Amino acid sequence: MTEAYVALEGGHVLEGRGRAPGTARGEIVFTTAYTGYEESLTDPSYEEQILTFSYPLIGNYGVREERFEDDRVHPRGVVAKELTEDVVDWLASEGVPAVDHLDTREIVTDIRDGGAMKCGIAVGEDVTEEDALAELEQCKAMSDHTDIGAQVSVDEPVAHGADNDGETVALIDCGAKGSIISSLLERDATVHVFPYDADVADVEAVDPDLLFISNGPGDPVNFEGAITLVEEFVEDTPVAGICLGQQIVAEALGGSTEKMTFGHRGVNQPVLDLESGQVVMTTQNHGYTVADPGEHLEVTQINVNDDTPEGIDGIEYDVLTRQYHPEANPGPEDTLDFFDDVLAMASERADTRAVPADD
Ligand SMILES: NC(=O)CC[C@H](N)C(=O)O
Repeated sequence: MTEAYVALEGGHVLEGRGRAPGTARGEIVFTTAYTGYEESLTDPSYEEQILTFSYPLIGNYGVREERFEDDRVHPRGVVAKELTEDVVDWLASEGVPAVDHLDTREIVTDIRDGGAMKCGIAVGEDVTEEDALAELEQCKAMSDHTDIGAQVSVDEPVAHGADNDGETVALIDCGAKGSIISSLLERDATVHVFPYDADVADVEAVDPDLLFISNGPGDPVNFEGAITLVEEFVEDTPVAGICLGQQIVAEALGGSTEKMTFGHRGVNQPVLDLESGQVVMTTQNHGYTVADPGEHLEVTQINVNDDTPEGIDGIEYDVLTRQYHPEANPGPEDTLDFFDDVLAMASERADTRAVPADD
């Protein structure tokens, strides 16, 4: 049998069944989602992390490319109670080590008690516990991946939906899920996707009706370019953000962010809208949160479990952001109207700008 070891920060090593070979290191996190493994495994926000599925059976409805959020698997390694052959074949073909037949309840409990932690894994015929510990030794904290945007962003600007009649969106790709782009295109927007470190002048050149900061991996403070773009555009252009995007907007406008103990990852996170009193179920994948929105932003939605900010509006600026994933994929689609709302905000501003001055 192929050997497999998972070494957790602090030196606790678990033994499992080796499924896809290789060694890897990353921050170990867990998701409680019971479906949507294809979407989660291709979500760029999992870059440099090792993903544990708390649901015990992963892969029971196969692997289909049309459900992918990006063109590759992003977690560095995968841990589950039981992985099907389909998923194992896919992970092996992508060179992503995978381990199953271990007690994922124990890992989840460790992460809940100790917080998201560094992890090393080793899978193969001759690997030993020491190989997993050697990976752990070299593992960096998420915040120390200071240029993680370069690993997940487009290298050059790409335009989608040039023939669409709707708003012009400048999407800053900090590791964008494909569903964010398609949700905008379906609503007739033209989407110019820019690298995570795009220059202000390059973005200005497309004269956007909306600056949209995407989701992405790691610590928002490491996305200085995107923070600068929000600072530069917010006076004249509406700004939207999802997940990392919400955190970047807060950092840009005088607020602050912090690392959570173990974050929110799953497809049934309850969010309360403070104005309407309505609760919606949301998809989430984040380990940082807005700690203080600052004086220009107002928290309008909170997580029912821990009161953390889930939705933010600008006070004097046209700003609308979400900490959860309104685009779903995986998870509930109850929050898709976010895209209608941000495009309506963009369209109103575009109309105002189009009106010539009276005198
Ligand atoms: N999905 C995301 O955009 C994640 C945002 C950020 N990397 C976090 O972990 O909080």
